[in-house]
Amino acid sequence: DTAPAPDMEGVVAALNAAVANGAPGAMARFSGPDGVRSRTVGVQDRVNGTPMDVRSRFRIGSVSKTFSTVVLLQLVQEGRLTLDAPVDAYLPGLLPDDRITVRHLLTHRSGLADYTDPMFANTVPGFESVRNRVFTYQELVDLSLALPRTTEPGVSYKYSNANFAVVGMLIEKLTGRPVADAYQRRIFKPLKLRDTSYVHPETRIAGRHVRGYLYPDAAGDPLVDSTEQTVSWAQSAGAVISSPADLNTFTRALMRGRLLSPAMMEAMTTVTPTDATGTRFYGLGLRRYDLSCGTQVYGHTGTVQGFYTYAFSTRDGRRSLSAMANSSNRGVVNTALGGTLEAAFCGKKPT
Ligand SMILES: C[C@@H](NC(=O)[C@@H](C)NC(=O)CCCC[C@H](NC(=O)C[NH3+])C(=O)[O-])C(=O)O
Repeated sequence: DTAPAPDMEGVVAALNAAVANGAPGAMARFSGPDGVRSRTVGVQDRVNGTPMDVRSRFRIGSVSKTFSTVVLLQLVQEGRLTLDAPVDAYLPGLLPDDRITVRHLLTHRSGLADYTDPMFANTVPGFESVRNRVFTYQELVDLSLALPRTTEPGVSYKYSNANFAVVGMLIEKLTGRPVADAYQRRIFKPLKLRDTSYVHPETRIAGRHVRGYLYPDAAGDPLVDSTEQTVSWAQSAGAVISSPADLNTFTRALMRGRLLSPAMMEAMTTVTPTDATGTRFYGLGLRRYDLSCGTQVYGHTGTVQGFYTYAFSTRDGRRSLSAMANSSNRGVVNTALGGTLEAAFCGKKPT
């Protein structure tokens, strides 16, 4: 394997930078041909000072979108729906434009507005107003439809949580069961992800877990412990709980074809640019980052109150990194944490 060994000093430097920029703690777990390397810095509980523990569970935010996509693409493989059919064929009357297809949802090209933008315009009041609320998928879709569309269907990439609220509705309509059952039967159980769960609308994280801290918008205001919440504002767009090891297992298994057929993996990893940098792309519920050493990594990022997550793997599934910092609404922390990818997958910079 010509892959460079992970630069674990570089990973630690990125974790330290996340903490130096305001996260109480951070951690990363790399799994590769030479085994597993884990690093933790800081604390998972800033009140009792419990050190960050790589075995701990946390909220993975939008990494949940990749789990939801796997379930929906398995349903496509089973002939239950087709990617280029209008959503209207399966959820008649839900959306006001029957040109919006299933594929548009998974590629964020539907034009459905992201209701979290107004919902969290004022970060802490917005969070406090929803942290114990339970929404139906229909209510989330209605919040989106109350806002102007962001693009004609299929024309451009416009990230929106609304797309994955509709994905959750599709899964429940086609399986006749709660989305939690599909995650459990199709992913958590087969891959033995013992630290991974979908417990919406339960607000607690069971077992050993990280506490998350939300930065207020106003400098100097106190951090908010945002650990307990329903995440009902996100559900199939962001409510999965997992751990570093389980995220390594999930991204590796996905890339190795344990969950979807080669043809479906080809579809999932067919990407379009999400920005002008030429290094950030989106496929079907999946991000691709092109790193400075030429390595392309596939996975997803996550932002939920109190938690930043990165979960990526190489296309051959031989190398995987998961990283988490327990703070949010703090862009410099998220950027610092992202530095773990270059260190882990590109190795030590040639001096
Ligand atoms: C970006 C990320 N998306 C996600 O993980 C989804 C589930 N999260 C969001 O859309 C952010 C909601 C607000 C977070 C809050 N921010 C604010 O409230 C800002 N006013 C916070 O930072 O905790 C992804 O796809 O990679």
